[in-house]
Parts: sequence; structure tokens; C-alpha cells
Amino acid sequence: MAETNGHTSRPRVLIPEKVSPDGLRLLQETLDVDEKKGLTPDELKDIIGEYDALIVRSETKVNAQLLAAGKRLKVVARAGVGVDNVDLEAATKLGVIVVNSPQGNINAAAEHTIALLMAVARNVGSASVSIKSGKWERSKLVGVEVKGKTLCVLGLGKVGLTVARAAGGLGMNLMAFDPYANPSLAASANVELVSSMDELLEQADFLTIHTPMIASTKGIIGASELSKMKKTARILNVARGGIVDEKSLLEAIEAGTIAGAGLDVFTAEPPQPGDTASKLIEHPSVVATPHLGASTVEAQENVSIDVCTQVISILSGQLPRSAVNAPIILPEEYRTLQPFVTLLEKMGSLYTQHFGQNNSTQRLRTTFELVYEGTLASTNNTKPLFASLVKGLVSPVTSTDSLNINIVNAELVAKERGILISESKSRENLEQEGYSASVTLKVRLDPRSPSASRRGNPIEGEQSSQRKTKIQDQIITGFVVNNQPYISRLGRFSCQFVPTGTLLICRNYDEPGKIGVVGERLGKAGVNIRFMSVAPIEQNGNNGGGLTVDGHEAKENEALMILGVDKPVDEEVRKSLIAGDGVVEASVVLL
Ligand SMILES: NC(=O)c1ccc[n+]([C@@H]2O[C@H](COP(=O)([O-])OP(=O)(O)OC[C@H]3O[C@@H](n4cnc5c(N)ncnc54)[C@H](O)[C@@H]3O)[C@@H](O)[C@H]2O)c1
Ligand SMILES: O=C(O)[C@H](O)COP(=O)(O)O
Repeated sequence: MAETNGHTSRPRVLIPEKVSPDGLRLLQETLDVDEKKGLTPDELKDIIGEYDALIVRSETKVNAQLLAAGKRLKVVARAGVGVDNVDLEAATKLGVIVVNSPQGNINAAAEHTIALLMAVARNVGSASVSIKSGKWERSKLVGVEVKGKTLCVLGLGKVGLTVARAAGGLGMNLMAFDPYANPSLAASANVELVSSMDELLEQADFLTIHTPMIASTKGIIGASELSKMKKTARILNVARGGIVDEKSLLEAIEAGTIAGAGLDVFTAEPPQPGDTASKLIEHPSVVATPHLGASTVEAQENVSIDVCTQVISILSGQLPRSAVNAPIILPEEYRTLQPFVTLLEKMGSLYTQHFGQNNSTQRLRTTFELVYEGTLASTNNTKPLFASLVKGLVSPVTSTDSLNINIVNAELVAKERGILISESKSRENLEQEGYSASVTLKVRLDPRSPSASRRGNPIEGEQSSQRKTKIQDQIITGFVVNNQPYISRLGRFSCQFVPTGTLLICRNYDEPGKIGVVGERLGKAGVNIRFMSVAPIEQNGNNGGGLTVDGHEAKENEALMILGVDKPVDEEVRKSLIAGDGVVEASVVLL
């Protein structure tokens, strides 16, 4: 119960946008609900102080000023997925939990993709405009059938998989590229997972985009990618504007090297007259809709019930299911576990970026062993550590708005991604190491398995055909000293570095001159080195049995160079390091 003027009253919820009534009925049982549409930002700011919860869609800008004025505010709920209209940092600082509905509109978005697929194939948009203007144009508007054609899915997550299943029902051949997809889910939907985007582009009659919008996917389909596609290919985007570069797409359609597109999302929404998106929308070979992916009665019901249930949970003191900024850690555990929570997230992210990025077939669908060592072994509640590892493993490949991992949902997210994590404890005393607790993340690779040689293993690299190298377990160990997380082992190398910022990690032959080569190349590229650490091969423990990829004895003459740099190292520079003498492999990670 909330206190108002000394009287106890029911908590109050403000809803300034159109949200389906199904969830609101649930709220009304225990809460006071005010629906007030059409408020100006100032009017909203004037009254927000009277409310405990705010429920919005994409139109209300929940900025820092509004949040600061919401003195009683405990939760902001987004009836949908995207939280780009909510200042998450300000909400977190103020202790306001932000929740959304990551599942509620998946089917709607997938069905809308199918609607655009058929509309693009059969010229439905142009035909409708033509007949409404009194014309009867039949021969000009001959379409193509989708049956027997190849639908290529970029990003086989929740929406991508649902689209694939539906397109299978239309008799389409299905292919996907998603380095982190769950292969058994792909197989169950008859989707062939390919190991490179180029392969996908070459095969596509229709290419449908379902990745999140993150730094690595911004403009991922640009002029070079479009030039690899068939002239008859058509592109669909119901994910986010900007994943397909609008200028390149317009040029390709105008040049006739891409046959058409179905677009629901745009870089700026609504597009402004004269901008590239508007020119695309006007083009007769493009079918466009104004971000309608989630706009079905059913999806709006789902998201409404989903977020309203979470508002009720939070206002009654429980944890929500899908909090974007939910605590991974409860206040009472904060002091002891927080540094390890940070460490585990960094280790997970390091794993995905370092061990995953050199080979496009690397998948998260792996069995991880997580060992808590020293005093950490006496922790009864490892849930926050587990959740934090899952968050770290997945976050480099998922957008923050669709991924809200916390202690409530971590196991479910891991299961959905095909990630298996076994936890164990080792009470070995670590005091002689200079710290009391550490944690090790391990993925066991079988040298006899053909997949081991294709798994992004850092031991085998782009030069592995020239010099024989060993298949090793993928291991990361970390520890905490004075609340500061450190990494002490990476693969078979013994190291000590703080996992933060942009790091360039080079595996090189342990010979003179290698540091100079890398330093000079970075200098030429204008990249400043903040710190550097050289990691020799770990002397203790399991260093493997000296087997090469093809079973021969290997030389132990390698080291790892870890450089903290002041800005991202671009792909050209990274590749040029490997092309030079002595660097076998280089990865860039952002922690
Ligand atoms: N138009 C709409 O109204 C609407 C509605 C719902 C969702 N969406 C959007 O649809 C998209 C997909 O949503 P979802 O819920 O399926 O997300 P998801 O997180 O379940 O799936 C995204 C998939 O993309 C993959 N991926 C990431 N980077 C990749 C890369 N570089 N190459 C290939 N695959 C990559 C991930 O591994 C993941 O499997 C998001 O952008 C979301 O915002 C739009
Ligand atoms: O992020 C979302 O949930 C979708 O893109 C739809 O947003 P909407 O609620 O503004 O339709």
C-alpha cells in the first residue's frame, strides 16, 4: 500500500498510451489504474509524481527528467520489446525497474514477415495502388511463386525460426546463417545452417533479416553483400531499420541488381520526406509498412498481460520475469558476490568474443564446466554467478532490448540457446596465489572430433596449415583482488590482466621482435596502447597431450600478447597482423 497525505491507498498506475485492456483488468483488481492519453511531455511530468508504475509503448519518451519527477515510481513497463524510448541508465540509477515483453509479439512479427514475403513476390502493394487509381494492369504485375524457392534467414532466433517454420509450410527451401543458433532447433524446422554469410547471400531467392540491431549488425547488409546476391533476389526486413543499409539497397534496386524489398522498419521512424528511406518506400518494387510487426490484436493482448503481470509482481515486492535492468544480485548478497558477478559476465563475454570470433561456425551450443574455487566454493547461492555467465556469453550477440537476463530467467535463456552449464566446487586453498577465490570456465574439445578443428579454437589459427598447432580445451580462469576482477588464464596461456575496455589478443610464436611488429602496425593505424601483458604457456595443470590437429607432436613455442587499446582495431588491421610474420591469430574483444 502506498502513503498519500498520511492515508494508505492502493498503488497507482499511469498509462498514457493505447495498451490492450486485457492486462489492465488484472491491474484493476489490486491497483488504481489511470488511462490518460494525449498528455504533453510537461503534463506527464506534472502528474508522474503521483504514480508507482508507468506503462508505455514506443511513443512516450521516458527520459531522465520524467523519471526524476516520478518520486514514487518503482517500475516502468514497456508493452512490447524495444526500450529505446526509455532512459535505462537513469532508471537504474534511480532504482526504477524497467520491464518489457520479449516474447509477446514474436508470432505477430513472423506473420508480418510472411505477409511482406507474399506481397513482394506478387506485387500486392503496386497492384493495390494501381487498381485503386482505376487501372487494370495485369501483364505489368506478373509475380513469382515462393514454392520451391530458397528463403535465407539471417538471424535464426525467436522471430527467424518462427518465420522459417511458416515458410516451410509454403514449400520453400530454408537456409540460415546464425553463428549462435541452436542446431537442433534449426534441424527440427528443416533449416540448413550454413557456415558463412556469403553462402547465404549467394543462395537466396528471398533474404529475411531477423538479427538484433547491435554494433556488429548495423549495416551488415551493405553494397558488397547485395552484390553477391542473385539479381532476382528480394530482401525482407521486419527487424530494425539500419541492419540493411538503406542507401545501398536503394541503389541496388534502382540498378536492377536486387529485384525488390519488403520493409517494416527504417533507420529513422517515421521517415522524413526526401530521405533515403522515403525514396525506398516510394519505389514500385518496394512494399513498405509503418512498423506494424507487433500490431495485431493478439500480440497487443499478450504484451499487455505480460507487462501488467510483472507490474503487479514488482509492486508486491517480487522479482519480475523480464526486467531489462533487474538485479542479477539481491541487496543482501551484494557485498560478497558483486565482484564475482562482474568477473563472470566478463569471462562469458570474453569467451564468446575470443573463442568464437575467428570461426563463423562457432556456436554457443556447448557444454560449459564452471568450477568455483577456494572460498567461493562455500557460496550456497551460485544463481547470480550462473546468471551473470549466461548474460556475458550471450550479450555480445544479442541486443539489450531483447535480452534481459537476471536470476529469474537465466536458466531458461541458457536452455533456449542450447547452452549447458555444469557447476562444481573445488575447495583447494588458493592463498599461495595471492587471492582466496577464483573461478574457471572450461569447454572440453575432443581432438579426435572433426568439429574440434572447426571450432574457433584459438590454438589453431589462420596459419595452422603452415605450422602444426595443438587442439586444447578452451579455458578461462579469473580471480578477484580488492574487488577488481582479473583474468589469470586464457586457453593454455598463463596471464594477468583486467578484463575491461577494448583488448587485442594476439597468439604469436614466442620469438624476438613480435611485440615491435604489433606495436608498429597499431601505431600506423593510430591506435594507442594503454597496457600490454605477455602470457606464456601455463606451466601447471592440463596443457593437453601435445597433439596437433592431425595427431602429430607440436612445439610449445607460442605466447599470448594482450594489449589494452584506446579504440576499436578494425578488421583490416587485425587481418594485417596475421598476414605478417609470427602472429598466428588475433582477436579483438570489447569488455
Ligand atoms: N517489426 C517489429 O514490430 C518487431 C517485433 C518484434 C521483434 N522485432 C525485431 O526482430 C529482431 C529479432 O527479434 P528476436 O526476438 O527473434 O531476437 P532473438 O534475440 O531471439 O534472435 C536474434 C538472433 O540473431 C542472431 N544474430 C546475432 N548477430 C548475428 C549475426 N551477426 N549474424 C547472424 N545472426 C546473428 C542471434 O544469435 C539470435 O539467434 C530484433 O531486431 C527485434 O527488435 C521487430
Ligand atoms: O519493439 C517492439 O516491441 C516492436 O518493434 C513493436 O513496437 P510497438 O509497440 O511500438 O508497435
